[in-house]
Amino acid sequence: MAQYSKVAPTPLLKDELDIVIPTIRNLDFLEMWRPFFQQYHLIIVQDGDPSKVIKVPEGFDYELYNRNDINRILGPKASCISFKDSACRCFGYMVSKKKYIFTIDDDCFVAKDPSGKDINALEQHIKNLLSPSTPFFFNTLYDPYREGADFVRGYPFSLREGIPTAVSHGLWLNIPDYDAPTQLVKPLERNTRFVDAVLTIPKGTLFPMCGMNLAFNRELIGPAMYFGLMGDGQPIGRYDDMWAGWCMKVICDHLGLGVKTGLPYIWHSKASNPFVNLKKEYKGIYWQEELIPFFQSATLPKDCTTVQGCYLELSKQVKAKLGKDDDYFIKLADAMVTWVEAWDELNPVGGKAVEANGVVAK
Ligand SMILES: O=c1ccn([C@@H]2O[C@H](COP(=O)(O)OP(=O)(O)O[C@H]3O[C@@H](CO)[C@H](O)[C@H]3O)[C@@H](O)[C@H]2O)c(=O)[nH]1
Ligand SMILES: [Mn+2]
Repeated sequence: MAQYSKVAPTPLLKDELDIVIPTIRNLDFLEMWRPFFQQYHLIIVQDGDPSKVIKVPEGFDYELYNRNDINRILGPKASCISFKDSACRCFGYMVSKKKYIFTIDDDCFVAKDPSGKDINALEQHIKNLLSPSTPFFFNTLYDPYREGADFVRGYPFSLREGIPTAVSHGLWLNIPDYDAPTQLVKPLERNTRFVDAVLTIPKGTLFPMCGMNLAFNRELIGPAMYFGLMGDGQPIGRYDDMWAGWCMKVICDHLGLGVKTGLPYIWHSKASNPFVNLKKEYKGIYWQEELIPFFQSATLPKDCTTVQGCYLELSKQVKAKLGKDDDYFIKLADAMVTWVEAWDELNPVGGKAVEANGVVAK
């Protein structure tokens, strides 16, 4: 009689991936994700009042950082980490020691596919990240590396190897990630459309990156995943992930790294207040008409061969070209430099660990 192993398979990248969650509330939402997340390490970035106690369900392996921790670990460089905005999540990317990151909001739950099966969003992101991207030539049958698909006739064989995938951008059923004006005009609209596809975003094309269901290869693109200066004391909010996505895509195009969007879906449960969102977003809605042409025309010199080098060059261009539009971009450009300095301090190339108390090992 064949013996079948009763031991559950080890989850993919179990010890190579951290799950980063920005939060201002108790993390009961993890109960629904337990089957998919329990074997992974969580990095919880607690925003807002550090004296508030965030309850984490039993059985999860996690580290939690509040504002006091961020200030203690980064010192004056903590000024680059946003306060009272989900942008704080990027601190989790910086302190992680893993190769991969998956970040998810605490109002995102397990969605079901059309067959009614629970979607393991983390597993799909990992598949997306572990298979190549094809940004140089569009494959009309979508992801050619997927089971049951391939490159179609006329696709150059010289391009079929693809390039490494740096970012996997997932989508959302139920509450779509609309901006405030759209939310106000269509308050009852829900996304019920499950599109069974993963696409590589073509080279030279920007996109609106949403941070609520996102994964990336930290070793390939981590230093570019800065979520900017948002929230408390800043003139703008809810453009953290957009800023990061524009900077990241310019750098990925320059360095030959791929970005995918599509599966997996999560179930986004909470519509935030459109009026509050409008107050946070309105400058971004106006500025993005300038910002997007800036990023579309941004070029990086050939001698920018590292993510940090590209990012510092981009910060110079932000200061020079956008600084004249508003002083905020001068502050943001400086914060981009601080972010890279802090990243390199916590992630020295020599690979020396950063002690749990944040002190860089000698
Ligand atoms: O001050 C804050 C507010 C919230 N958070 C945490 O961030 C995420 C997202 O918060 P929420 O789901 O309330 O907001 P949404 O409008 O749905 O978020 C969308 O806009 C983007 C904001 O940049 C976000 O990525 C999208 O999902 C939750 O985990 C909150 O707990 C916070 O840390 N600080
Ligand atoms: Mn939300």
